[in-house]
Amino acid sequence: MSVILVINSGSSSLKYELIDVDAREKLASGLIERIGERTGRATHTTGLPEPVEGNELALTGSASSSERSRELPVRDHTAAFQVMLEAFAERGPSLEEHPPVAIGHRVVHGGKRFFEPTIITDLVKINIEDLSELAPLHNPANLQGIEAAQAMFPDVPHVAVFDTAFHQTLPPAAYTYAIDAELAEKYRVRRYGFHGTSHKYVSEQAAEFIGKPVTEVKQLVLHLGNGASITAVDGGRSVETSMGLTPLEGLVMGSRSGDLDPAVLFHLHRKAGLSFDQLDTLLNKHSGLVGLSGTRDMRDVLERRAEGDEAATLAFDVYVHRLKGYVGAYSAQLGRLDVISFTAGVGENAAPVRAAALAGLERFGIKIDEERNSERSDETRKISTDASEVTVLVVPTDEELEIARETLAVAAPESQRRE
Ligand SMILES: Nc1ncnc2c1ncn2[C@@H]1O[C@H](COP(=O)(O)OP(=O)(O)O)[C@@H](O)[C@H]1O
Ligand SMILES: CC(=O)OP(=O)(O)O
Ligand SMILES: [Mg+2]
Repeated sequence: MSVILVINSGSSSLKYELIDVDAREKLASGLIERIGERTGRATHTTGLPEPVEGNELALTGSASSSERSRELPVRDHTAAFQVMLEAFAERGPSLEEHPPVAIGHRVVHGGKRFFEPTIITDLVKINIEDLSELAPLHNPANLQGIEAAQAMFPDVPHVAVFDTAFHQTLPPAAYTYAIDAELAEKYRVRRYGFHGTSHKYVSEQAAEFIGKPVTEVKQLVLHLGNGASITAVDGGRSVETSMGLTPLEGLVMGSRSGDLDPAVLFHLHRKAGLSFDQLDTLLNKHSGLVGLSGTRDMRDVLERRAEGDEAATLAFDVYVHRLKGYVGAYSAQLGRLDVISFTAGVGENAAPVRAAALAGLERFGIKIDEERNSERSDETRKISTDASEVTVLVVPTDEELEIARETLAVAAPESQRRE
């Protein structure tokens, strides 16, 4: 038996999947989104597709799959966990009939302490909580998910899979901030990087798609969700990434500012009288797309931009301008570039963002095919022209599958799963 329940508590959502890793079957998946907003939405999908030999797991498109969505307010991640359990009870599959052998939890910040999947003990929880100050939107949500899941499933191992783990290979020149070295050491101030599970998974999928071993590929992964980050992956190792000490640095995000001159903070503190807690909230929750346009959802930004809305147009322009700058900078770091992959909510769905971020880069060997870019699909696909030196892909990320595999490997190693 190798059924794993994966809990991915994002900043504004809870995603879950029940996966039979050995049988390569996804038994159910769900998304509870807009947590904390006036109306949230819960979607639960079930399906028992036939496993396909040598193929990746597929949930959608199965004749026997069914999906149900409902609108309801969801206060926080504890409430979201209850909504998930109700969905399993009402729509199946029964958790009694498919009992998970372990629960895999996405945990965003693992600091320097956690660099591999880890069985969750009380001490591990204390450490995750300690790291909350470095990931205030995420670690508290992750912990709520862990607590709720442990109460529900007290007898199985719970495993934490950290967003930061994949970035342990960053070289010192990439992870060191140019500040007082002693202070930085004492307070563990350095770049950690996030979305590692996704960057790892997508970079491996991309290499497979172009038919090369990942060890031979130089690539960029653009993970554009609510949080957004870009990673340069050289031979399967993360060598540069845009998020830093916390998931605030780098790209423009749904509600986070990404990069700015640190002096903006001193200025707003001194002149506008904002406290550091207020500044923290400002940059994490009221900036990015929502700060510029009033909505943090790229779907709304695109719609309003199409209607000529000025604020939405500027928000879009700032978003892609930053992205393009990073593509250029990281290409220079890699020296040669084979593949660029777009992934996560915005990366997989927002064709105008992809087109604008890579527009005008023909002289750098990057050329998007407009028609390919505007097609929709749930599969990995190429969106560059055949003449483009750099292959540009859309790769659906699957953090849950990656977490399930890593969880099973730690909680129930293959040697113990013979009968
Ligand atoms: N069809 C779409 N077009 C444009 N943007 C989309 C679309 N679907 C989802 N998104 C964007 O993706 C974001 C969520 O991305 P996701 O990767 O699910 O986020 P999270 O960081 O919560 O895991 C939404 O806020 C929205 O901006
Ligand atoms: C680390 C991070 O930003 O995660 P998310 O995209 O889920 O908000
Ligand atoms: Mg995400």
